[in-house]
Amino acid sequence: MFMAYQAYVFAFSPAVTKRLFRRRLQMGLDARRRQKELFMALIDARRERKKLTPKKKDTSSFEHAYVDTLFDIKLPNEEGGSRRLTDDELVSLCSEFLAAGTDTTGASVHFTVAEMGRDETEWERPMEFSPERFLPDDNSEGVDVTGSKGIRMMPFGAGRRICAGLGVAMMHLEYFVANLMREFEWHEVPGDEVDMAERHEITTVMKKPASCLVPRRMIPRGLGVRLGGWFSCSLAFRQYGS
Ligand code: HEM
Repeated sequence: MFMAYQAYVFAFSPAVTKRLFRRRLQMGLDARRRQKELFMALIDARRERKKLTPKKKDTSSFEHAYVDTLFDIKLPNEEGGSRRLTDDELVSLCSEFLAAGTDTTGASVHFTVAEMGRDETEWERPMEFSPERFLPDDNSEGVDVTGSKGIRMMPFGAGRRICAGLGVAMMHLEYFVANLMREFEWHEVPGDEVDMAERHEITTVMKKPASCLVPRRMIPRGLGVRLGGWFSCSLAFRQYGS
C-alpha cells in the first residue's frame, strides 16, 4: 500500500517529483529493499526445498505452491530465447499475490442483521430486553458471536472476514461496562424512562436512551449522564478518570 502510494506520486513528472520528495523517495526505496530481503529469504528457501524434493509422478508429498509455478515460467527474451523471472519480478508477483488474496475480491453481501435478532424461530421473545439470555449458564440461550456453532447474530461479521479485532473489542467492552457498573450507581430518572423504539441516525439508536443519575460522590459536579451514544459514554469515562 505504502509503495503503491509512492509510485503514484512519482508517476507524475518524475524529474521534478524525485527532487521535490527526496525523503519520501528514500523511504519508498528503503521499504522496497526491506521487502526484497524478507521475500527473497523465503523464495530462496522454497527454491532449495524444491531442488531437494525428488521428481516423481506421485506429487502428494510435495504441495505445489504459487511460487513454484513462478520458478517454472519462461519468458521470451530479446535474443529470441527464453529467460526465467528475475528476483525483482518474483518479489513483485509474490507481493501482489498476497495483496490479492487478502483484499476484497467478491461482490458486497449485505445481511439484515437486525432481522436476525428479531427472528422468533431463533430467539425466545426476541423483542424483550433480556440481557440475561446471553449469560453462559445452562438455562440461557447462550451467545456465540464467532458464528462457529451456527449464525444467530453476527455483530462482528462471520466466516473468513470476521472482525480481526473481535477478542480485543469484547475484552474492552466487558472491561468498560464492568468498571462503570462497579464504580458508579446508576438510577433511572423518574419521568425520563427509556424507550427502546428505533431512531435512525448514522446507526440505529434507541428513541430515548437511558437517562441515569450518577451519584455526586463519584462525579464531582453530580451530573446526570445520558447513555446511548458513544460521546456520552466517553464523557462518563473521562469523568471517572479525572
Ligand atoms: C465492538 C467493536 C467492533 C465491532 C462491532 C466490529 C465489527 C466488525 C465487522 C462487522 C467487520 C466486518 C466483517 C465482515 O466483513 O464480514 C469488522 C471487520 C474488521 N474489524 Fe472490527 N469490529 C469491532 C472492533 C474492532 C477492533 C477493536 C479492531 C482492531 C483492533 C477491529 C479490526 C477489524 C478488522 C482488521 C476488520 C477487517 C477484517 C477482514 O476484512 O479480514 N475491529 N469488524
